[in-house]
Amino acid sequence: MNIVRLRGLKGLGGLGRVGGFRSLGSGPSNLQVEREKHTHNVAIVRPPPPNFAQGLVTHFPTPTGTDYGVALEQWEGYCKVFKDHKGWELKMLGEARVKGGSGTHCPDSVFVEDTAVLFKDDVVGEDVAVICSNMAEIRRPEVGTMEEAIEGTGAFRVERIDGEGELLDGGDVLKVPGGNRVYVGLSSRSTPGGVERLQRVLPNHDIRGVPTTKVLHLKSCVTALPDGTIIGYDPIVDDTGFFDEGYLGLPEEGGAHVVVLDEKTLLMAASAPKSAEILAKKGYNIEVADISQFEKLEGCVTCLSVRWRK
Ligand SMILES: NC(=O)NCCC[C@H](N)C(=O)O
Repeated sequence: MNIVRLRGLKGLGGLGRVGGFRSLGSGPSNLQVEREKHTHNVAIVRPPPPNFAQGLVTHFPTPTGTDYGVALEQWEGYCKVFKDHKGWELKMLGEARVKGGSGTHCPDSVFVEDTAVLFKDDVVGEDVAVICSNMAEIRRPEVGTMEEAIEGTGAFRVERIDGEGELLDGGDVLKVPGGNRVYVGLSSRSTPGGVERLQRVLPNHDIRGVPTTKVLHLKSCVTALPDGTIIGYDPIVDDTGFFDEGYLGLPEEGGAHVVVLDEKTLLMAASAPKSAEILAKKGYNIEVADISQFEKLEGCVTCLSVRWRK
């Protein structure tokens, strides 16, 4: 599996060990190559910036002891899970800076999930990229590099959530595997207007707003298994009875978060060993990444990548 560098990446800093980067051009022939190359699942990532420790916190206490060196190592470990898993390819975004590229780094820019959500519209056979509009102003410049990378593939119909009162963070968008149901957290970052716009741009999906008041994003408290079962950590879920697919409570907050690597394999955080054991007993292979530095800033395994499934 390759790690492919997307346009706009300025420097790799100490990240050489991730290795194998390749830059993509932007001409029409490259777009065509990208379309044809989509034979793998793609995880789009971005390394944590040097001022990562200044990331936002909303529901957690202000973190102390965030270590940038450890964060970089953990991010590399997270990337390695995709790198080593058959069928996945990594693409890395360029850095995001406030004030249109001339200011300081956007401290939360490693949490790429919040900038865009990729859908498949099976009814019309189309890949659709929804570019998000972050409620947190300091995070808004992060969107540009993601949008550019997505447009550069030439593979998506690109939609933007950009109207008055329309706010949506990718971390609030839970696509249920195996169907067209999408749950969207009505959190401090995503508004009913954002949910309504999402339904308008995805008429063949069933989009449902979910009250989300106890955590940052919907996917901070629930995600979905490959069979569609919603999993969560009860103390932080507003209404565990909300989900038609069925709900399974797990014993740790980090246990509420899975990235589906394939039908049988889940990526989970090292902070949730009991939950991992429960899911392993259900027959899943569990890949573990230690993301403790990101968890201090209200991040989880889903938020460190945007997944484009083939
Ligand atoms: N999708 C996610 O769960 N994103 C986590 C974002 C954490 C970041 N510190 C923020 O507050 O925006």
